[in-house]
Formats: sequence, structure tokens, C-alpha cells
Amino acid sequence: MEIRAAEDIEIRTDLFPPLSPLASSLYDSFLSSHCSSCFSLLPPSPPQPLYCSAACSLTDSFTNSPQFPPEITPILPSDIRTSLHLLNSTAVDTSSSPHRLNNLLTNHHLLMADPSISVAIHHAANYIATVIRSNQKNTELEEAAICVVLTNAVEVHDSNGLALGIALYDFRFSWINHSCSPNSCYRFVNNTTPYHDVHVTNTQTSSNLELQEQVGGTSLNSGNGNGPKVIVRSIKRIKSGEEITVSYIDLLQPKGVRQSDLWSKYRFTCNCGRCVASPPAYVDSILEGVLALESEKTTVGHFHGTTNKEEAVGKMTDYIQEAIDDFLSDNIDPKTCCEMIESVLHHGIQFKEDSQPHSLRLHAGHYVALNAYITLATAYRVRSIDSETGIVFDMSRISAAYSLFLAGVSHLLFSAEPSFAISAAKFWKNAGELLLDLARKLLMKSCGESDVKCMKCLMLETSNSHRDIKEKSRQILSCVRDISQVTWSFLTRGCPYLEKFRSPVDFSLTRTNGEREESSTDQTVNVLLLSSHCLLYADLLTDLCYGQKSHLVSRFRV
Ligand SMILES: C[S@@+](CC[C@H](N)C(=O)[O-])C[C@H]1O[C@@H](n2cnc3c(N)ncnc32)[C@H](O)[C@@H]1O
Repeated sequence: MEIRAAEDIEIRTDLFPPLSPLASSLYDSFLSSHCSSCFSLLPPSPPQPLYCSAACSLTDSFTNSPQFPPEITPILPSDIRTSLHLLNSTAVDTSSSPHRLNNLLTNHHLLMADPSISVAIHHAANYIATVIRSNQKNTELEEAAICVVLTNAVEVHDSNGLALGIALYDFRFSWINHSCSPNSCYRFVNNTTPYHDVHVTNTQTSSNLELQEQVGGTSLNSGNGNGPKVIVRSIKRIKSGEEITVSYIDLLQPKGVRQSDLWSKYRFTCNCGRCVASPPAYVDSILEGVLALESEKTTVGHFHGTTNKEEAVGKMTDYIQEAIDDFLSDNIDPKTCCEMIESVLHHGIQFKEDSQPHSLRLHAGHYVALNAYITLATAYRVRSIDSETGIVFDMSRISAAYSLFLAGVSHLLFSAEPSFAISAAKFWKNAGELLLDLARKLLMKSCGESDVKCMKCLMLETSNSHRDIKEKSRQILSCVRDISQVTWSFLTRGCPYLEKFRSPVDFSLTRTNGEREESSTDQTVNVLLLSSHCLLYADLLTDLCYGQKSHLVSRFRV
């Protein structure tokens, strides 16, 4: 099944009214901090049981369920709770097809053919049967419920991107297939806003979704009215008849990693335009890009001995990824993490081909380099908080520089693939906030106050909202490029890797290679201006994907 547009759909259009989930559950770690029904944050001393209101508490009848069996891994307790809610809250309908429950695909045959999960499904189904009824001989229905949750449930995030739990929606959302270059995205809301436009149709009928009888008679209002609602929004223009697609995974990954993610989570091989493109899509060539460094002749000692290019790239990415993982699991301190990652980003690796030594470095937009910038921005920020006063400022400065560089790379990718808007919005917001923090530190140094405005970009804020997003982003980027001409060398001083690049939005290498022109002027105003542009760009992208301005820009004046 799939969902197709019933009419031409403009960019930035919400396709459905907000949909309530059929069933949902928090992850275990949020059970005592968030309402188990609507996922809202509970007060510091939450009521018992853990619901924000009497209406929400009515939605759950399994508060005193027995302990979960230990053999359910990799199935999570939240998957089991969602399956229980599904079976409890809806009239079960298996009539449409043996592979469907309430019209939702089970993928039962595929999941049960995989020994790494079939045993867990079996145990989980037995558990559910003991909770909801006494007869445990035939657990087909319980298995189907678990499989429906594994195949269709989506992770629910709060407004800060924190993954709180999962929710399962009816076919209007669950029939939307995945694409690595999707034309839509989705978000979650708690409160209902009146929506009137319905632009989509399912492939079985030529009519719109009001014809609920034709899809198996399942009530469209059978969801848990209090749960997190989902809204689907177009991020590209969609033609009548075109399939609506969203992404099920992180799109900032090359084809091989996306394919293995999709296979392990959903058991299908994606054949979307981006996956089958030959030669590979431009963004994929960047996400896996490596550069030959014949002229620089710089190598890192511990990588000597690598004989072929693929092996060399594998070693380089493994080394960076291990440093990231070690930092995240507290095995290495932030300073060691920065040194390890930066030495590889900066120097690259040497390998031999036909007995000739060659040097390689990751492209600035390589997907492992992107993860490295996220980690470095965090690690330098942690160092700025933990450090003795003397280096607090420098650590903040380099943290902001990495964050701005990441935002710049995300712009390059977004320009070629509009569905990267979601990640780009996050990166530009982070960069704006870290630069704002840096500006505050600069102002404390000079004991001053500042209120800066960019007249060119202020016009963008007030101008006609239909103005082309590309045109607006071009304007903002042109300002960022101008300001960076005098600020980038200040931001990256003492960071040999970032110092190499001409600017955060121009990834060519500086000709001077280390000998840089330092501006002697006070950088406070420039850093504030950069921050405001980052937040303005984040607002533009947030509006595209989420239909709401975050009003970040109003916070930039110091
Ligand atoms: C949430 S459902 C989407 C709707 C589903 N096609 C249906 O018929 O109900 C997810 C499942 O749809 C299939 N699917 C989704 N996107 C796909 C894609 N791009 N290529 C192949 N199969 C896909 C996979 O079986 C996946 O596990």
C-alpha cells in the first residue's frame, strides 16, 4: 500500500489533520517523568500513577501488568506496551489480508524468518496473551500485533528532538512509504488545531480519505485521543498522483549505511531514485567523499602500512568513529577526544598503491566527518565549561567554529537535496546558539552592550512569506560569507583543521596554508551578526519542515 497526492500540493503544506495514535508508549526511561498517555512533561512531584490528567489515566488499563520476560530482546518493553494498547483499544480486524491487522502491514513472514528476532516475537506474544486473556495456545493475533508495531510504529520526539517513545497511527500515516529523497516530513503535536484540507488518496480508491468504509471498515477515530498527534508536511512540491514519501532513517548517510539501516529495522531494500542513481547522487558522492593529498605529503604515523585505498578510508573512518563512541561512553576525556579526531581529520592517512605512497583525507562533508564535527563542537563546549578561566573563551570559540562549519556543510547538502532541511535546521540553530554564547562572553570581556541588525536580512523577515526559500537562503548565505571573511580566522585560531578552509561556506583550502591575515578589530559585532544569520536561517528551515517559526532570532540581541 502507499499514499498518493489527490491534487497538486504546494511546498510547506500540512497534508492531514493531526492524527491521534492507535496506540503508543513511552520508553522506560521516561515513564516517571512524562505522562504515559499524552507524553507531556509531568510536574516535579508527579501524581501516581503517572498521568497528567484523569482523562489521560483512563487510556491505560495495563498499569499492573506482570514483569516482562527477559527473553524479549531486541523487542523493547515499549513495543510490548504499544501492542497491548493496540489490542485493547481497537476492534481487531484481520479481514483485509492475511498479512495485515487493521489494514496495517505485519511483515510477519519476513520477521519470523529471521532467527535474531522470531524467538523474541514468540516470547513477547506469549506475554501479551497472559496479560489480556487466559488461552495462550494460539498466539497468532498477539504475534501479528507485535509485528505491526515493529513495522509501522514511529519514534516520537519532543520539541528538542529527544526521543520519548513510540506511537502507531492508522493507515493514513502508516501506508506512507520510505524514500531517501522524500517529499514530506512529519512532526508531533500535543494539542489539536483545526485542519480542513485533505490532499491525499490511497491507491485502492480514487476518492479522498473520507471514504473510510472502503479500507476495511476500520474506524478512523479509534485512536487514543490524548496521545501525541502526528502531522505530515510537504517539503517539496508534489504533483497530483505522485506518491507521498517520508524518511524512516537518518538521511545524512551514504547508500550502504542507509540500506543496512533499512534492512535491519524494516527488512526491505530501498529502490528510491537516490538509491538507484548512477552515477551516485551528488549528495552521496559528498557523504562518501575522500580527497587525494599528493601535494601536502602529510601523514599520521600510526596509519602507516595500509595498502589499498578502500582499506585506508575504512581505517580512517573506524578510528574517528571509535573516538566518538569512546567519548560518548566516557572512556576518553574531551581533550583526548579532540586530539584523536582532529589529528585524523587534519592529516588524513597514507596508503600504498603500486608501491607509491598516497595520502588521503575525508571530504569536509563525509558523513563520518559530520559526526566528528558534532562531537568536536560538544567536546570543546564541555572543555569550555570544565576549563580553568584562561581557556574557557578559546574552547567556546572553537566549539562555535565547528558548529558553524557543520551548518555550512549542511547548507551545501540541502542546496542539492531539499529533504536535508530537517538536519540543516538543527545544525544552523545549534551554530546560532553557540555563537550567541560566544558573543556574550566577548561582551563580558568588553563590558559592553550590543544590538546588531543586518538590513538586507531584516527585509527577508518581513517580506512576503511565499518568497522562494532558495532565494532567501542565498541572501543569508551571502551575508554569512561576507562576515566570515573577517571572522573565520578569529573563530578558528589554534585549530589547524578548520584553519585550512577558506570559510564555513567555502570548503576550498586557503592558499596561504596556515599564514593567515588576522583582523585586529573587535569581533563582537561580527560574531553577533553571524549568530543572528544562523538563527534566521534556522527559522526559515524550521518553518519549511514544521510550519512554525521558533522565533529564535528574537533571542539574539545581547
Ligand atoms: C510503514 S509500512 C509502509 C506501508 C506499506 N507499504 C504497506 O503496504 O502497508 C513499512 C513497510 O512498507 C514497506 N516499504 C516502505 N517503504 C519502502 C520502500 N521504499 N521500498 C520497499 N518497501 C518499502 C516495507 O515492507 C516496510 O517494512
